[in-house]
Amino acid sequence: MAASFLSSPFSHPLRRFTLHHLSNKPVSSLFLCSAAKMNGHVYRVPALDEEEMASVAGKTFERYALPSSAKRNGKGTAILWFRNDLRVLDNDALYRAWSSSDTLLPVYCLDPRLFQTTHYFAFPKTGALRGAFLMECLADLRKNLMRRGLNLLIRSGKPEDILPSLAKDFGAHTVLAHKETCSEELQVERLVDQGLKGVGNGTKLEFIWGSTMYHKDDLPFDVLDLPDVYTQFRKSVEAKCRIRSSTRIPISLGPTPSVDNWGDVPTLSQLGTELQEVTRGMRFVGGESAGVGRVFEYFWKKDLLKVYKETRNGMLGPDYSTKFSPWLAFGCISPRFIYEEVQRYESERVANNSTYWVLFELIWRDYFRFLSIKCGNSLFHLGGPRNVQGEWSQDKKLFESWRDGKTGYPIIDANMKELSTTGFMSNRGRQIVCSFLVRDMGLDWRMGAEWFETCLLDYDPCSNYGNWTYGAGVGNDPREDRYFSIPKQAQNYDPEGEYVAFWVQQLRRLPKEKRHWPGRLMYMDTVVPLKHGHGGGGGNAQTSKSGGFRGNHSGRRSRHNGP
Ligand SMILES: Cc1cc2nc3c(=O)[nH]c(=O)nc-3n(C[C@H](O)[C@H](O)[C@H](O)COP(=O)(O)OP(=O)(O)OC[C@H]3O[C@@H](n4cnc5c(N)ncnc54)[C@H](O)[C@@H]3O)c2cc1C
Ligand SMILES: Nc1ncnc2c1ncn2[C@@H]1O[C@H](COP(=O)(O)OP(=O)(O)OP(=O)(O)O)[C@@H](O)[C@H]1O
Repeated sequence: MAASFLSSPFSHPLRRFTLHHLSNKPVSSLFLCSAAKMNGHVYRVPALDEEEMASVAGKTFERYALPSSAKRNGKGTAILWFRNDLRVLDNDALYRAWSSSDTLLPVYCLDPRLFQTTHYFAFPKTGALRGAFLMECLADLRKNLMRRGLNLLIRSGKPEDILPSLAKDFGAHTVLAHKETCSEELQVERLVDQGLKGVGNGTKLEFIWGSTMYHKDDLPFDVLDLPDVYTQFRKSVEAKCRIRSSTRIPISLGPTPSVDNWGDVPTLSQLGTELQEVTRGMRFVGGESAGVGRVFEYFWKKDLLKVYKETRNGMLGPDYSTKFSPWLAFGCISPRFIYEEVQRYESERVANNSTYWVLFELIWRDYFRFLSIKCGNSLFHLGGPRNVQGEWSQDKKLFESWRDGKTGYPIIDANMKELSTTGFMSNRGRQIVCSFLVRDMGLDWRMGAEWFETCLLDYDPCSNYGNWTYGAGVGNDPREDRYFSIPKQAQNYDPEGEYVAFWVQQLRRLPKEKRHWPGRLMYMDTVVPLKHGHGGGGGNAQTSKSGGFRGNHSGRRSRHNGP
């Protein structure tokens, strides 16, 4: 690991990871979102109440259930190791574990490594909001498994310690899990394998592919020959592959072996994290029921799928885009399930460019996941998959102004405040703040990527580092090299200044045309001048001593055909 000049974590309110800040709130209290707040500035996503969410989930489970005549023909005990697949619907590992056994033990290991620090810059590996989302996912998974005659064993510790010991105690013939692709997860897979071999009772470890819309085995090329250009990949899979139907799961999955203590869903304080309440913006509800509820809400209840392509570049509020990403990242919903719901919508309501475009975006998600196999660790390295050489700054002050939303550019500051307050930022916002960090501030892109890793509810190593390497111009496709002009982006995507005024309160009293360029007296100095475009409309643009990126690429303007 590279020595980090930032070996001590930056001071920031999100870094509340000490055991003496204990909060005793039970996980159930995390589900509460008062009506008063919803009417004010917090939007629950999905906006369904608990009753409607349970009813929608129940109906969806029935729609995607295997007929009750389906029989399992396995013997003995199988262990199902849940990872980033916290769902019942369309869960191939769950189906395999059920059908290959007569007793099934579902397990989740709360790996302490998830709550340590990021690789280079020692930020919290999992921020408080994502930690809370995960706990909600576990509570909901347990509930949904119990409805089917199972339960979820929750243990704190490393999978390589927990799983071999369970395999021994329960005499399991197989441990089944979904396959991951990045080196941290692959290392855990290797350790679990070694641990199981060490036990010596012949327990097999079986991995199943299940995170993408197109199955890895159905690709028309070896994954190591993945095209470097997204469009080639998309055209090739669209022409030559079929998306498999989602796997139907029986209504009853029991029995489980008898277990003395199934373990509680931990409180955040037990994870060494303090509860962070969402005080503004979107408050996402974790779990499969909420994920299925959001699909129902966005497609069927609000009928928004048919306008997705026109609205998807928005930044304010829950409905300009699907907001499926947090549930996809934890595997609470599968892309194949979304695909089937799109098809159903197209046959029952309307098929148009918008209904297709959600699939187009999900193909980007697939692409980055397959790319992580092809690129390996180069995805995380400074030079990226193309090993681009360049000089980058790691100026701490500049970085902190970006992180804390104090750059003097309202559109950057608003997006960064949204990220730390809610754990979410729009795709448009992510592209703008990424370009600003890399091109205008000249900072090492990994600082931004690791801060996203801390904060994002939908953090996924493949999509996060894949998009950052593209944004930094070090991705595998040399043509993806973009500069986002701040004035243009502000004008095109927030023309009335509503978004910036929502997140930067003092801008609210300014006339709309001034909100993006308030100047130092009404707002603050800008921390760096812009490389292209005007540098602050009255603000005092200072020159950064840390310098910009001086790599061997051109910094061309965005071509807007990327993700
Ligand atoms: C710098 C940067 C970092 C990002 N980090 C992540 C990340 O860690 N996790 C993550 O899920 N997405 C990441 N994205 C991609 C994208 O911004 C989010 O997926 C999207 O904003 C989520 O909102 P949504 O579900 O409403 O998206 P929608 O616009 O409704 O799209 C539907 C789905 O398509 C997929 N998708 C859309 N755009 C992309 C994309 N560019 N790359 C991969 N998948 C995409 C997502 O699964 C998304 O849920 C990142 C983008 C950038 C520019
Ligand atoms: N799931 C993941 N999330 C975040 N980062 C990941 C994940 N999986 C792998 N990585 C990153 O992959 C990289 C591992 O690469 P590598 O083994 O080359 O590291 P290293 O040799 O320690 O790197 P360097 O020599 O640059 O310090 C690390 O940056 C690690 O954090």
